[in-house]
Amino acid sequence: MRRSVAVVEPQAEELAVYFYAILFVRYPEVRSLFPENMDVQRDRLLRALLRIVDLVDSPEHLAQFCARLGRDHRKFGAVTAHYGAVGECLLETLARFAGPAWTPEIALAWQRAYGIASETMILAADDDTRLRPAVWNAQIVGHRHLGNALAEVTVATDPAYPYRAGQYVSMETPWRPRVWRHYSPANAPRSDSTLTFHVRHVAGGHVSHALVYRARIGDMLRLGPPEGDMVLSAPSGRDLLLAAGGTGLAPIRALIEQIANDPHRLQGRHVNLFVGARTGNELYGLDEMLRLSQRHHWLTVRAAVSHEHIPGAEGSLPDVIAASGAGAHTEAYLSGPPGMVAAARQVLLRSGLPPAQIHHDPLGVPVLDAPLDPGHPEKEEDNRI
Ligand SMILES: NC(=O)C1=CN([C@@H]2O[C@H](COP(=O)(O)OP(=O)(O)OC[C@H]3O[C@@H](n4cnc5c(N)ncnc54)[C@H](O)[C@@H]3O)[C@@H](O)[C@H]2O)C=CC1
Repeated sequence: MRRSVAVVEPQAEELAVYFYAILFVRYPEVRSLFPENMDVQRDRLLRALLRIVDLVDSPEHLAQFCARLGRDHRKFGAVTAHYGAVGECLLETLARFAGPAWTPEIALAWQRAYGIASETMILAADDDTRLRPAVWNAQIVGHRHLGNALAEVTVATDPAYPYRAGQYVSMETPWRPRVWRHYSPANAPRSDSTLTFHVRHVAGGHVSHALVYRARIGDMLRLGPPEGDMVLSAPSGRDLLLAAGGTGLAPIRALIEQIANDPHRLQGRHVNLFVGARTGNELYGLDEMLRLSQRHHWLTVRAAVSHEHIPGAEGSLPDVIAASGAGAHTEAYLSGPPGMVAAARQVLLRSGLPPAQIHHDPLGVPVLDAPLDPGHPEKEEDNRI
């Protein structure tokens, strides 16, 4: 399998175009499961295949990856019959692009691997059906512009949306059907089934543009199940370091709200919050956090502004964290642009923090890049309802 992937990898783009073309011609009913614009989708096909090939000698991890993929596909409307159609078109595409490298042994190995992967996805999706809905309908009940292309969007879900502070959510809007984006709720779970998101319009981002400038109270969104492990761990005696870059403040704010609702769970530990932005103007949410720190002695807040001279708050978030001298006796939670999270992670590793004490969401496409946990292959079940 690795040999054949090495042959087809340089032709990834043509391979994906061919695969989706024959899939949609032979099984036109499958087309409506995919977004109108297939560019991003095509890129993901080979990445998923590469991950499967990477894990093929590690059945436990392969099963974990495929189970997650299967559960994730429920919200797209994937059903058992689709897996056979995809398998047929995939193997035919691989054979075509591998050329003479496609031997009967390789064909058999792929057939087996696809069989195991699809069976695992189908079973995981079936199990999940018994536990929770594929999607939650969410009506916008609040919409507020915060300046700097940022909006606070509050939705009410039916049924109530079960999640833990620090997790993230995939969201589909009526303006870009079948295009899903991830956002982290900015609040700890509430009793009234509402969730609040902070959305910044990113250049060229159609979904974020619609959510910031087009969304109105009453509009309906759809949410996929909660994901992510950036939740508060059991008290360990270690102080907490929370770092938030830009709208990365959302899940960090949710964690702080959870602690403020029940400060006893801190058991005397301190919370050091770092809030970063490019300019002072963009430091949204800082005032609220400073007010909280005046009320709660367990919270210290520091700002880091990277592109403007502000005395006492100057510097990139990773540099300010480095200068703060966080020791190995810290539990860190990082949220923000992937470059910032990666740089802050390096700073903390260099200062002696073990990787297990650094928490953040996957830096790429969550379902493809989520870390696999060797010790707890079923850990994600903790997040189920
Ligand atoms: N759970 C999570 O991890 C969440 C992540 N995000 C992500 O956070 C980002 C927020 O975007 P904006 O508000 O526009 O933030 P931004 O682009 O204004 O950046 C915020 C902060 O990160 C720093 N930064 C950016 N790139 C960096 C790099 N390569 N190295 C070191 N520092 C860097 C900036 O200096 C600034 O302090 C988005 O990429 C969004 O996807 C948002 C919400 C939750």
